[in-house]
Amino acid sequence: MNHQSTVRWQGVTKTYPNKVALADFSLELGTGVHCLLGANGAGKSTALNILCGIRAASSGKVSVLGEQVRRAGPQAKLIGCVPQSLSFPPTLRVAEVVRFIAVHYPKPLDFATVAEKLELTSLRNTQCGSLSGGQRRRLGIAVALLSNAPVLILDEPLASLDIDGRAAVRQILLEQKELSRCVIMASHDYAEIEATADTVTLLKGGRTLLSGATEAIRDTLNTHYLSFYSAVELPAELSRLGTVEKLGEQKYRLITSEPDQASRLIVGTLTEPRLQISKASLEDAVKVLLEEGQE
Ligand SMILES: Nc1ncnc2c1ncn2[C@@H]1O[C@H](COP(=O)(O)OP(=O)(O)OP(=O)(O)O)[C@@H](O)[C@H]1O
Repeated sequence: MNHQSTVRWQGVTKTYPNKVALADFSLELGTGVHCLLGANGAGKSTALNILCGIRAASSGKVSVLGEQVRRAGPQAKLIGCVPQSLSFPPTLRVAEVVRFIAVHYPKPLDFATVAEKLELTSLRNTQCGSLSGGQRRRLGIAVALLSNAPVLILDEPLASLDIDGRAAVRQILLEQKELSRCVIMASHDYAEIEATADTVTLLKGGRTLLSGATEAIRDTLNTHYLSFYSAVELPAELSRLGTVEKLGEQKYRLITSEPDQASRLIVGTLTEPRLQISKASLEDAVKVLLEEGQE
């Protein structure tokens, strides 16, 4: 990516006594919505926490709009952040939390604007200790949004949210994109990622496996669904080309990253397979990639 990157990790490593959480991680992101993907423990929160200045890197550099990130450093005013675990003081009221956080930013939005987007208006006098998990998550997102900062970091923004909450977050992500903000999220919600993320970066064991535009990543992975019929037992070779699922009486689906080879096998060995081919979802494509890596 070019010099216009908003956020940059350069060779960042984070080690704990018995664990390398992030290994020589480099990534540059500009405006748009970006998603870090990966299994539990892959290093997503570690990368985001270092960017937020919540954790210090063991080595490497991180910058936001050219400003070097330091733990609890001045770059914090450039970032609105929703951490994965939300712990607001239980006796503080929602409006008090909002006021407390707003003073740390140069141009915060007012509470009414963000509360309306996240249906928090009626909760302004509620103590944080009595909020539900979903309401706490909404408050976390409201607080990040209120910063009106050029960079927004959302760690699992959809966790515990109901249908309306998810729709509200999707709308917010699209609005932030319109405002040319740089939004970085970690998520396991592939439907939401496909709907909103311009780029995805897949982590495994603290390292980057893949990174690029969401659609390009799907193309690179080349994972497809092959739906077909068979009245006889399937050739054993088919299961070596991917995962076979039985969808019904004589109906099957193969998820494969070798669609050409698998198509030839199906058409060449089965009678009237009525083969249909479609592109796999990002979730299945990533699943196949991670499974292949384990072989
Ligand atoms: N404070 C800590 N002390 C020791 N190890 C830690 C600490 N924080 C994280 N780790 C380890 O670092 C690795 C990366 O953790 P991280 O939280 O970044 O993963 P993640 O990709 O965000 O996972 P999840 O999807 O579960 O949130 C994990 O193996 C985790 O156990």
